[in-house]
Amino acid sequence: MADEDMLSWDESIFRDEHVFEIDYVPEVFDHRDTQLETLTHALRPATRGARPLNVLATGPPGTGKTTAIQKVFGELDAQPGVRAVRVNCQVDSTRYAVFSRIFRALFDYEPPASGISFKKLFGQIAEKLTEEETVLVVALDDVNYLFYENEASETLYSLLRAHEAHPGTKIGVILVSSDLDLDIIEGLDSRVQSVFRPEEAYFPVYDTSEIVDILSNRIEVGFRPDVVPPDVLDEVAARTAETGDLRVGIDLLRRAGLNAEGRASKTIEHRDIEQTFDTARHVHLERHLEGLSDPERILLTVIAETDAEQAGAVYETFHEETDLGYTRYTEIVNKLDDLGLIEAEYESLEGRGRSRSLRLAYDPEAVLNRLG
Ligand SMILES: Nc1ncnc2c1ncn2[C@@H]1O[C@H](COP(=O)(O)OP(=O)(O)OP(=O)(O)O)[C@@H](O)[C@H]1O
Repeated sequence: MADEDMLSWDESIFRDEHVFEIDYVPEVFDHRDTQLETLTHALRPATRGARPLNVLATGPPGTGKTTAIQKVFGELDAQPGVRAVRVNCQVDSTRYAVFSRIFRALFDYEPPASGISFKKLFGQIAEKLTEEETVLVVALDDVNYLFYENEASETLYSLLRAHEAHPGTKIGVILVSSDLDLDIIEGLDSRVQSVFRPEEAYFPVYDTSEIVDILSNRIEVGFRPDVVPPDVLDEVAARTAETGDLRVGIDLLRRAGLNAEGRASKTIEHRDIEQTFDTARHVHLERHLEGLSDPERILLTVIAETDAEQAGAVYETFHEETDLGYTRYTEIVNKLDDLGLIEAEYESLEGRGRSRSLRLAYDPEAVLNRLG
């Protein structure tokens, strides 16, 4: 390589590496006009002091649902008489946790730690809203986690019927789910279904030309000029389109960039993509693993380490390591299955009734490395 093609120690190919990080909210947000319109149309009444319409936003992972909420909420929260709060249900996966999060957003301090009842917590929130004549809009992002924990109906019931227990409160709810196998409405109790008739916003996967467009923009703010040649961008876009998850493309660009920098190269080449794709395509796996509790991680580890034929031994080992019983074990199996981390299928064992075979949905090594 000629010297002028080499990076010196104090040079970087990045202009702003932060734009490739998970929590970055992009300035430019194209190709989501219809979805943004549905959201603003539904939420507009809040700016007039009226209860907004509820919305159900669905679509596969990495299709811009969270970003759309962040964009709309940024504007809405700045309006007088409106508070817009996004709750990440992967982190806050019970009704109590969701309301604690709302409390924190409204009061700017933590709810009393010493076990205040849900009723009290809710009462304080409602009182503040009515006293200040504020309309509250809550987005339950990744609401599928509330379903996995059996907390969805209770949480929604409290939010949607708040005005019955606390007259004068006006609350709108946006549910966001990326689990397309989960029928949100069907999964709710009938007493919740009867009050939840949401507007719907669907987020389809981006096609390759949209991906090129969105990634070009990220490249422009994130890298110095000419770091990503057009044919390399095309390859990144094609690989992203294969997974359907824009996050993979963004992560791939960052990793390939670091890889190129490691070679002191001023440009990203095909080999950088080749060498980092395997890690980048697992961003989704990584995200799921981050949200797991200790017993869930232990069970997943046991499954990853056990041959499929010895499925019977899985519970034994799990029980030895956690001291948890069969009911909790079954709940965790169901959750890991819902998350797409394992495939749990019934199979009949001759003479011994039915048993469940548990298979990892990913390469065991990829899972074990990340569970560390
Ligand atoms: N239209 C877009 N323009 C620019 N960046 C986008 C666009 N859509 C998505 N992104 C980026 O892609 C990544 C994933 O988007 P986001 O988190 O909004 O997806 P999601 O549908 O909420 O995913 P999940 O269902 O997995 O939570 C983010 O880094 C986001 O900045």
